[in-house]
Amino acid sequence: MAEMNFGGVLETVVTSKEFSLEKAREVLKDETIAVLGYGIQGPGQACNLRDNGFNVIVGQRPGKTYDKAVADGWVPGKTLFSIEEAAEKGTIVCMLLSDAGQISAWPKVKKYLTKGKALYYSHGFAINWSDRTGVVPPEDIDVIMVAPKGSGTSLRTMFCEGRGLNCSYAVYQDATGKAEERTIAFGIGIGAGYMFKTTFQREATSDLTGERGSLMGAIEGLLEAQYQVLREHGHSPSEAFNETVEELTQSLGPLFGAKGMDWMYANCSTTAQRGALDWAPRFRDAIKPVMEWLYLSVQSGNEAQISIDSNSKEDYREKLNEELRAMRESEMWQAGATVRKLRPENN
Ligand SMILES: NC(=O)c1ccc[n+]([C@@H]2O[C@H](COP(=O)([O-])OP(=O)(O)OC[C@H]3O[C@@H](n4cnc5c(N)ncnc54)[C@H](O)[C@@H]3O)[C@@H](O)[C@H]2O)c1
Ligand SMILES: CC(C)(O)[C@@H](O)C(=O)O
Ligand SMILES: [Mg+2]
Ligand SMILES: [Mg+2]
Repeated sequence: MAEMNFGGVLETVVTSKEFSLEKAREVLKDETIAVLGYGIQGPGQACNLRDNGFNVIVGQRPGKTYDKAVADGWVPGKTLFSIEEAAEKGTIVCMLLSDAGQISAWPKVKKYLTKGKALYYSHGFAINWSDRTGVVPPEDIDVIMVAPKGSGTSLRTMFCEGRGLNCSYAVYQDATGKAEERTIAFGIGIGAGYMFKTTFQREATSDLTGERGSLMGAIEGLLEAQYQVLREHGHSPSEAFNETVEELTQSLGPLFGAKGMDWMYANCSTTAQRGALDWAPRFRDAIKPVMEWLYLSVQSGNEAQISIDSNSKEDYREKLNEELRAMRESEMWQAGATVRKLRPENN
């Protein structure tokens, strides 16, 4: 573990320099890792672990994602089982079902969590909101977490490209005295770029804030607002889309991703720099009260409850697909589809 300076604050991080893949393999050599759920994180983590030489099995209910597991090379009866069978066989039982699915599957899984096993999460949700999820683990097992800070799809593609997605990690319960070692070894196994330490409470709260905020909800809201204003003032869809989304994802986002915001500014005109420096605080001040509202709604458990209630409905998937379809078919994202086709690399 290394102490690193993050903008003046010292934090503990783990990289494969301090904790090598060989060491991770040694720590987990007698473990059977049972990945329950094969949605988004399940495939990323299970395939990376398998490619890194760990002993992995998958537990998935029948259906489309079970078929995807077969297509990915998991063999029914050998490395692919029902959720209950996998939970029974696993010594590290990984809850990678959807957060709502974890609630309904909990009674089935709990009975196989015998002394010394580890219950693994990629989110603080189930434990942090245990009053709402009903998840209270037995005291004689480890309860651990590695939470990739990005999509499971990125976890896999970055691994295949020889890169690593950063993750947070936490130990909620250490029954064996080896919980932290198991956690870090697991994180190295799934291909974490580096890991920073958190708690289940802090991960659950920051994660729900981030995805509702700047990572997904706020960015979509911001982009829609600017696109609408440009369109209402007579700009064409291609101009509005390019000036709102395409330039952000293709030109300026990669610049501030690579070397920070000031670097992106430094590579734009003085006209752009002056205006952006003036307008950034106005946007910050306008948005901050909504961010505060969001944080409190997450912290109170309100957002978790909304997610549990809506995700538990029978027609949840259909309704969600309908909302995503409406987004895809909106003028802005249809304009985007045409713009993407025009990228020279797509021609
Ligand atoms: N999606 C991501 O990239 C991402 C990123 C970081 C952390 N996480 C966390 O990882 C965990 C898994 O998330 P995900 O997005 O991969 O899940 P998901 O929504 O894709 O669902 C995973 C699997 O759960 C199964 N499932 C759902 N409900 C079930 C039920 N009632 N009974 C049995 N199986 C059921 C589905 O068949 C699916 O294969 C969650 O805790 C999530 O918060 C996800
Ligand atoms: C990929 C995200 C948004 O970071 C994750 O938190 C999720 O829930 O899918
Ligand atoms: Mg999340
Ligand atoms: Mg997240």
